[in-house]
Amino acid sequence: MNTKTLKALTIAGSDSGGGAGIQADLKTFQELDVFGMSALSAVTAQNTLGVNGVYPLSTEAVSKQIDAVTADIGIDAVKTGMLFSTEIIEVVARKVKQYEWGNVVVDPVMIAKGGSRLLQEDAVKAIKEQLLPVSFVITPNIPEAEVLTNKPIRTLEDRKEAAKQLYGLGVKNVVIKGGHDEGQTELIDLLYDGKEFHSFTSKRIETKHTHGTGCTFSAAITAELAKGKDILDAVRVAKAFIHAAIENSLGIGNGHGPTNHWAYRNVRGGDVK
Ligand SMILES: Nc1ncnc2c1ncn2[C@@H]1O[C@H](COP(=O)(O)OP(=O)(O)O)[C@@H](O)[C@H]1O
Ligand SMILES: Cc1ncc(COP(=O)(O)O)c(N)n1
Repeated sequence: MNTKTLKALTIAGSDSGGGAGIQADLKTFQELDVFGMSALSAVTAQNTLGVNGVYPLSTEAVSKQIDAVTADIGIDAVKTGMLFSTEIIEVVARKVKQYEWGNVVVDPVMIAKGGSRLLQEDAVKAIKEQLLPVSFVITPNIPEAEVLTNKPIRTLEDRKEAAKQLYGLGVKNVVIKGGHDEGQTELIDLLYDGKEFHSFTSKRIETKHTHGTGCTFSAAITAELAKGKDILDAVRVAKAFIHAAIENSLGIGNGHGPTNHWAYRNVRGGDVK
């Protein structure tokens, strides 16, 4: 019995609606038996219909939150979500190196599903040049992978090329998520570990309640890495976790509702090959 309490830190934005951001991350960590902590990058006034306001925190606030957690508690894995600006990305990259974090999961949040910008356009460069070289895995959705590689992604072959290109920026593993593959009845998340590709396939669930799916997915990867799982097993659990969360969504709000972060505990394993 592993008596050590495993701990994960999320460095991301607050989603007042509770479905994405640090709220999704902390709920997911908890469901996977990992003690969750958070360093906020920004506060958003948000619900299932969209984002009504974005209020970034100062670099000092981000830096001090990270230091406070690391100095006293320590972490076994960390994820980044919404980071908003070049300045905040630079702080985070500096902390990764200062604390010699190994299990760093970068979810390159750029645009909320409602269309609001959560990352300034000029900050993409900092993700590529400063954060990726010191990260363990990046988990872009298809539009984010297109921005990061500056190439359109239409086919599975395009996705493989994009994964290789992102790997070339220094990150150890790349997961290109398939949720935005419109019109497909099967969704494929593609993992590239520098040597080979692994596909995680599931049926597309017909629902509009997919708010925070990427946050939840990357938080599940983070929690599993905190437990010492390898990337393959971490992604496998995350895929099952998010599938259960979407399949059993709660129908909250009048727009894109959140997923069900406690579904996985009842349907462990999920419908994933
Ligand atoms: N309608 C859906 N049915 C089943 N799985 C989905 C659906 N939408 C997204 N997913 C899964 O949720 C995870 C997050 O993917 P995606 O929605 O593309 O991320 P993001 O929220 O960053 O846009 C992936 O594992 C993806 O396959
Ligand atoms: C604070 C915050 N972080 C991330 C997302 C992305 O979630 P989604 O892609 O489901 O809109 C969000 N909407 N809000």
